[in-house]
Amino acid sequence: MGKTESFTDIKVLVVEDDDLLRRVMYDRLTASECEVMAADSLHDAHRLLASASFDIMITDIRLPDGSGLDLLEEQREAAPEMAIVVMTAFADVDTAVSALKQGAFDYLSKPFEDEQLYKILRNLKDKSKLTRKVETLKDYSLREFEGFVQFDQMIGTSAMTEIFNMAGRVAKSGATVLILGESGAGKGMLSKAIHRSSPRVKEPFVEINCSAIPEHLLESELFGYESGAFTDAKNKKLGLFEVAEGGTIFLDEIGDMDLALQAKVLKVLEDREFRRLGALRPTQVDVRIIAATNRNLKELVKEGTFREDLFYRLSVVPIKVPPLRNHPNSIEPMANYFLQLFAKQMGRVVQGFEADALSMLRAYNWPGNVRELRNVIERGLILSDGDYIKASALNLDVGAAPASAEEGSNLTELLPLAEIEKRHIKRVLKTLEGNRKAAAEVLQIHRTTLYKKIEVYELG
Ligand SMILES: Nc1ncnc2c1ncn2[C@@H]1O[C@H](COP(=O)(O)OP(=O)(O)OP(=O)(O)O)[C@@H](O)[C@H]1O
Repeated sequence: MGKTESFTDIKVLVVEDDDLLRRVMYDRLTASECEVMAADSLHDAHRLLASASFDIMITDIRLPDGSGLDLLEEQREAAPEMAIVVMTAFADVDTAVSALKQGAFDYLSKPFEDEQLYKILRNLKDKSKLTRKVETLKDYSLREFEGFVQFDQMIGTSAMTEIFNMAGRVAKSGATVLILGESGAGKGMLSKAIHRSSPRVKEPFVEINCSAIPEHLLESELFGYESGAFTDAKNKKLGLFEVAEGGTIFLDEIGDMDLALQAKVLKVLEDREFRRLGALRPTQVDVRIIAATNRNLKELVKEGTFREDLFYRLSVVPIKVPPLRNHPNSIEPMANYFLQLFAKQMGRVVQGFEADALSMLRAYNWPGNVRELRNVIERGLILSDGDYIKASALNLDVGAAPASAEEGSNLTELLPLAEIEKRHIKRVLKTLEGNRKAAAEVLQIHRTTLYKKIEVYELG
């Protein structure tokens, strides 16, 4: 007898009518810390199967009241997650093969050594580790397909695997998440995916862009007010924190929130309560907060425009979504993915991109990230009618020639500074398909400055 191996907690059912073999197996398996039950007939096996569940059943073929193969067939249906091993007489290869065909996990030909039994249990342990892994992947709604990972509706190449895994793991917990990344990189999509993979999935997901709403309105949007709280407040208004009760609130661009409101958000995080405007008593809430920003919060803390305590509260789980230019290997597969997605939606059949179109996609800097890539591909498809998308249909400004040929401007033309600024803003907006937020980022000016310039230059 070799060394006893330990297989703690594996539940085994042994079905064997030979008393000696049944005893020996029972003893060996018990010594290996398995939880063992033993039956000497089909009838007995059925009784035990009805009263408990097993990880593995090891059954003889020839039993006094029937065949182990029938038991195999029936239990493959009744308990598909239970592994079934059949014991055959020495050299009965045909029966062993037909058992495997019927879905047996393995077979043992009698007489067998302990090592053969241990090997099967080892394989079973590895398999259950694998299934557990698949289940957790399923849990996180993380899927792998054709070289992609998919998390909810987001796709990514290997560069995103770690981010998706982290998001999946954190989804299950109630932890606050801070998503960092440039505009269009997928922060909003990721926050929704986290919500949808979380136990709060059936509860509301509420999002608000903290920079898009004037500060004085943001407070009442988030926290609501009592009737009479101020002149216009005729009726009580529920804040988004209450609307999101039980679910998730996504605070986009939290870096742009003013300090007084930051203090209120901190209170929700710390005490799970807030006060409506004009309310005497606080309101309790159970809401998960996911915040996002494309700004450097640490810098804002240093500048004194972002609360340090809130920063630390929010950064329990920071997830950084990289800009597309930092994972250029994703450009081509993502472009192909979007191409096929839109082609399907439009009922078209396309093969792919022409070689220079691909080089153009690779060479471009993607300031608007995945959002821009998606838009460019959609437009490219609309503008092409052949099997392959041409470079001209992509209309990308690769190489960023500062004064482009459009509008007749060129570098030798002596233009007023304001005119150059106007044309440049126009070009950036056009490239980013009017996305002002992304344009402000590319131009490295504040969004309100951009709005003013759009107005002054009449570009709106
Ligand atoms: N990984 C991805 N898979 C599929 N589509 C994506 C992915 N990332 C971004 N997108 C596309 O880009 C769009 C913009 O993404 P999202 O709104 O999440 O970006 P964001 O980082 O929140 O940008 P913003 O800060 O401007 O709101 C999405 O609607 C989606 O179409």
